[in-house]
Formats: sequence, C-alpha cells, structure tokens
Amino acid sequence: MSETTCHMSISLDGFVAGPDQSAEDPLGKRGQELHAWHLGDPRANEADKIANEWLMRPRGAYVMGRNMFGPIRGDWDEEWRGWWGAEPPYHAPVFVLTHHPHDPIQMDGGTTFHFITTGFDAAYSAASEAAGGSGVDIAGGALTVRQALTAGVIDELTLDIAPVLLGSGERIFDGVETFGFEPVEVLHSPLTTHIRYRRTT
Ligand SMILES: Nc1c(N[C@@H]2O[C@H](COP(=O)(O)O)[C@@H](O)[C@H]2O)[nH]c(=O)[nH]c1=O
Repeated sequence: MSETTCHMSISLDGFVAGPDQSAEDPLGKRGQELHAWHLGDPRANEADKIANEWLMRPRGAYVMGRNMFGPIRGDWDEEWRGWWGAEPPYHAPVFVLTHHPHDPIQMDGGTTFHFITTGFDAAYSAASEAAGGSGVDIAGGALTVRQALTAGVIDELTLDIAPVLLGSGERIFDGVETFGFEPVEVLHSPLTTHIRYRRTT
C-alpha cells in the first residue's frame, strides 16, 4: 500500500534538534544525544535494531527541508551535496524545500536531490508522483514535519523518545492542534522508547 511515513527522534521535552545547528553541529547542541540508539552506543539492544529497520526501509521518495540537507543558509554560495557522502541512504528522489532555486543533484545509488521553491504541498505532490505507489517519507527537519502534520498527510509516525531533556531547540508540534494518531507498537531500550503510531483521523 502506498503510504506516507515519518520517523523522528525526539527529546522527552519535545525537541528534534538542539539549538545552534551548524556545519560542525548538524543536529544542534546536544542533538546527537537523541540518536544514540542508532549511532553505535553499546547500550543499544534488539529494540533499537528493529526500529532501525523501520527507519531504513526503502521508500519511493522523500521530502526534507533545506536545513536538513545542509548548513548553508541564504544563497547557495558553495558547493554542497548533502551530509551523507557520495551515496546517501535514500536511494530514491528527495525533494528539498528551499527558497533558493538549485539544479537537481544526482548522487550515487539512486538518490537525486530536487529543489522545490513552491512550498510543502508542491514538494509533497511531486514526491507522491515520483514514488509511484512505493510511499513517501517525510525525512525532516522540524519545520517540514510540522507542515506535514498540519496537512494531515502522515499515515504512520514513529517517534524515538530519548530520556533526554534538551531545554531548547527545534520542535515539531508547535501550532499542530490535534495529534490524530494512536500507538500500534512500542519497543524500548535504555536509550529510547520507540512508538509507532497510525493515523486515526
Ligand atoms: N521554500 C520553502 C520552505 N523552505 C524552508 O525554509 C527554511 C529556510 O530555507 P531557505 O530560505 O531555503 O534557506 C528551511 O527550513 C527550508 O526547508 N518552507 C516552506 O514551508 N515553504 C517553502 O516554500
């Protein structure tokens, strides 16, 4: 079935990235603590392995915000091809929301970054068409996920809730008035609680 997914690691106080994101600190201050469960922490267990399979399952196309694609703000004044090296883990078209036009960037392994300047709805509909029934994933970051939640397009939302308080940073639920999901699967490790939610409304 073609459906739209979104999988985010989040702090207990609701932040998906810390403050002051930069080239040196892509997830913001202490943001990396949210991702210990899949970034080699020895306390990771079988639950984290299963959740990582959810995260890495192949999808037909992706939507992401420009701040997730890279640290450049304003004009594209330097060569940048994403955080992920020559072969990004997407292996599908990725539609990047930005206010600054850019030619598509084709990477190894089937990933092409397309830059969309006409808003979330346009990016999502281009991704749906490109996915051709294989499903769209909303890859992040916070602003893009918030727009997807507000638009009501996410069928399956997975949150990895880390027992971490960040205090400040980027939130996904600000301005989203109704949650509209119910939990269908919960797994946990010492590093996080993985909750898979399905849309109810
Ligand atoms: N272009 C666009 C969005 N772009 C978003 O605005 C932020 C600043 O990007 P930029 O100005 O490219 O540096 C970043 O989060 C990017 O994803 N957002 C939207 O809702 N609608 C749009 O049409």
